[in-house]
Amino acid sequence: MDNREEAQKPVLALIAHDQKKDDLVDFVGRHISHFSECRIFTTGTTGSRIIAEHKDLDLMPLKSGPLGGDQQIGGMIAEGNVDGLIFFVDPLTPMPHDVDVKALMRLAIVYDIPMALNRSTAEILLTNFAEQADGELDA
Ligand SMILES: O=C(CO)COP(=O)(O)O
Repeated sequence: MDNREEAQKPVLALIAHDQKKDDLVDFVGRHISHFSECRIFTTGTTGSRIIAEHKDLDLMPLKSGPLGGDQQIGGMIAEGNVDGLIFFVDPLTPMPHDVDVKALMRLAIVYDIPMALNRSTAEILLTNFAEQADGELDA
């Protein structure tokens, strides 16, 4: 794949809180053919968990969420460098970096980035991305 094709791959940000990491790793595995066509950015621990199971993905882990990873992804969204955000949120556990999580979600809303916060919405987001990619191939 040359640099131009690489640059045209959709960019997805993937994040999961600790209680949801197994679920996200499973989700990625079930949709591996689609995720293989994407450039993926993650928060630190989420990325380590995914790459341990799916070594061939084009995946770049950033800092861990509580240490600024959510903010880094928010910055990428503000720069126009993210096409979609899948964030498996744990709504039952208090987070020390809750303000960072809220700021990230706010930026996804401000910049109108497709944002899935649970698995069923992530399925819809991914289906939509796949249909768009097929449409581009057909055009
Ligand atoms: O806390 C997180 C998102 O708010 C996730 O961060 P990690 O992927 O580093 O665990």
